[in-house]
Amino acid sequence: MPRSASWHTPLCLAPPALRPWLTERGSLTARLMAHFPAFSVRVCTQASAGAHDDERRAIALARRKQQVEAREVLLMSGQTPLVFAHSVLQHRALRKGFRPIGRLGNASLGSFLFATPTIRRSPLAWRQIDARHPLWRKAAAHVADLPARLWARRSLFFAGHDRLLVTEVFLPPAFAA
Ligand SMILES: C=C(O[C@@H]1C=C(C(=O)O)C=C[C@H]1O)C(=O)O
Repeated sequence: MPRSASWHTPLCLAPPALRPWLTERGSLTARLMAHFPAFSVRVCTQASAGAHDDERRAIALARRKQQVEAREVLLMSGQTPLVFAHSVLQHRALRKGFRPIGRLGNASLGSFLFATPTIRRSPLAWRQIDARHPLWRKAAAHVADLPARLWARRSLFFAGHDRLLVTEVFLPPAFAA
C-alpha cells in the first residue's frame, strides 16, 4: 500500500466543528483572517531539506535523497498558534512556476497562490497524525502540550508542470481535534 494511502481518511471521522476548515478550498489564510482579527504568519523555517516519506511521490521526486525547498510557518492569532503549515517543492519549481515563494517572508503563501489565476489546486486529502509522523514532531517543536492526535489536510498546487505540496495541521485549542 503506498504511504499516501493514509491521507484518504474519510472526512466524516473529523469533528463537525473542524470540517468547514478542513474542506475550505479557497485561501485558508483569508478564512482565518476573517475569524481571528489578530492573525499573522510566523515563519519557522524556509530552507533546503529532505522530503518526508509520504511527500516524495506527490511532488514527483525522482530520488529518495533529493533535497527540496521546505517552508514551515505557524498561522497565529496574537500569541496563539492556530495552524502549522508545511509546504514543499522541488528546487526547479522554485526557480520556475513558484518563484515568488523565494521572497515571501512573512507574507502568506495564500496571498500569492490565490492571486495567481493560472495556479490550480488538487482535491484535498485528510488524515490524523500522531508522534509517529514527522509533521506532528515538527509542530511539537514549536507548540507546547500538543494532543496525541491532530487533524491535517493537504493538497497540491500546480503551476504548469511544477508542483507545490501544502500540508496544514490544525492545532488546539483554536480547533477541536
Ligand atoms: C495555502 C495557503 O497558505 C497558507 C499560508 C502558508 C504560508 O505562508 O506558508 C502556508 C499554508 C497555508 O496555510 C492558504 O492560505 O490557503
